[in-house]
Amino acid sequence: MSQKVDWSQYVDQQEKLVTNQISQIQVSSATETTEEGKKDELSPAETSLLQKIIRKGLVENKNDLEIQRKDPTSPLHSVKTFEALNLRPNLLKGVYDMGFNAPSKIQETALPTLLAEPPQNLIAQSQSGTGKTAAFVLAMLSRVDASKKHPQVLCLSPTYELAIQTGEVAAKMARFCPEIELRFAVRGENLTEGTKLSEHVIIGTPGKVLDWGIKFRMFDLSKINVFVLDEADVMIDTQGHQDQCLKIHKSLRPNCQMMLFSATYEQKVMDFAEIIIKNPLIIRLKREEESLDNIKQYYVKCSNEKQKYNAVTNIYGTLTVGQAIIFCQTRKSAAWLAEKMSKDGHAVALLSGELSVEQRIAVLDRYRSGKEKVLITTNVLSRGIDVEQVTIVVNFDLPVNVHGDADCETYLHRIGRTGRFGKHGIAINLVDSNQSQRVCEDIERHFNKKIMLLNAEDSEEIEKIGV
Ligand SMILES: Nc1ncnc2c1ncn2[C@@H]1O[C@H](COP(=O)(O)OP(=O)(O)OP(=O)(O)O)[C@@H](O)[C@H]1O
Repeated sequence: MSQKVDWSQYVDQQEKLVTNQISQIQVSSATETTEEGKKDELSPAETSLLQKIIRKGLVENKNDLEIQRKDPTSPLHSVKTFEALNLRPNLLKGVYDMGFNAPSKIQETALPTLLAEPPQNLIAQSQSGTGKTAAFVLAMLSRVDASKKHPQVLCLSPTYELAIQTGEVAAKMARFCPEIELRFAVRGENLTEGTKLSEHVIIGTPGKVLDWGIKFRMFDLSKINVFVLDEADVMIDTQGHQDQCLKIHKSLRPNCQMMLFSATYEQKVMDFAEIIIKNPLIIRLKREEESLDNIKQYYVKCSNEKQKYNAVTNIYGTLTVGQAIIFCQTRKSAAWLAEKMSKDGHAVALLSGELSVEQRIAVLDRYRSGKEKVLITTNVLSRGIDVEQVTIVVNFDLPVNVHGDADCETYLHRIGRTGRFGKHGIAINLVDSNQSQRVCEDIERHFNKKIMLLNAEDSEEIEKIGV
């Protein structure tokens, strides 16, 4: 019996339902399969209703992802399948188990090179949230020889949170490969002197890896076959990280495979990377490709701190969909904002470098699980952190370097906390002085992407930009 779906009723019902129930609806072909297997075409009115649901973001928009995959200019574009990448069957199973159906552009481009024999070095750039972590984690796991009980793969991340997140991705992907063992080398992981590590994969921050690898000789850096630098530009360009990474790099054997990944590379960093990495294959983006079209960028004009605060609370009150991250330039300003918002009855979380590592992970876990909708933080979380539901990033303070000039790289990483893997996102910049106005204009010019004016006192206007 063919039964047509009443989409108008359906829309009303669905608006009341939770998103995950709705995501089960097949919208990709705008048709509904009947019991006889025939397809019932939807009328134009029904299709438009469906589109309304899609626009409202009530349905997880599979169709949108598929459209992006077919667009050769999209970073999610892919022509290959994961099968075509010749992964180990149990790794492939892990990839599918994570819900990944097809590789993104960076995955399909980088993986054949990373898995080829002889191993090839790679310096890769791809936009935020386009699957770089998954790409290098897959390559890392593929290279493990589990019969050898010593560290063979080393991955360095700039922060504790990022190292933990990468380790979690690796653990998920290796779910069906119990023979592969992982070890975190981060603050708080303490080993007694004389310990010899037997795990195959080490994921950590440079300081701890240096201690374990060089100071205490808990593993042999010359036996590492694969060395990954995540957020490579910051690892190379930041004084403390650079010294540590270079010391580790010097202890690796000459034919160790090197992989560098980031969403941004300043030219001077790229030049330096090319000196330390032998014959790398380089995947680079053009400047205009660096910022993503699925993240709409706005600025709000404010005349002082108080107006900035009002703008945040107006935006927060109006746009309740998803979650938000608010970036401040200093720990002090983050703490001030968090306290003020909490006092005014908003449920916000604060994460800055002064918290202990346990506190930082606890805050992030609570935020990930949706206990708080708003996270106030500093640049410590600007890179790599992957929380799918983040729909808005607010720059309470625009990112600037020590000279007070626009820090375009940090800006791109910050706004990349939203719009993960093709989702829609909004970035809102609060501008409260001539200097911050100039910074905002410099960022706009740098990426050649419009940052539109938004009136934060007009709730209708705010609602209109909603994702
Ligand atoms: N092939 C895929 N199919 C579907 N989802 C994917 C795929 N690859 C990665 N993802 C998901 O996309 C999101 C972003 O991926 P990932 O964190 O690897 O991006 P990234 O490029 O490393 O981002 P950043 O520049 O912020 O570090 C993650 O939630 C990840 O699980």
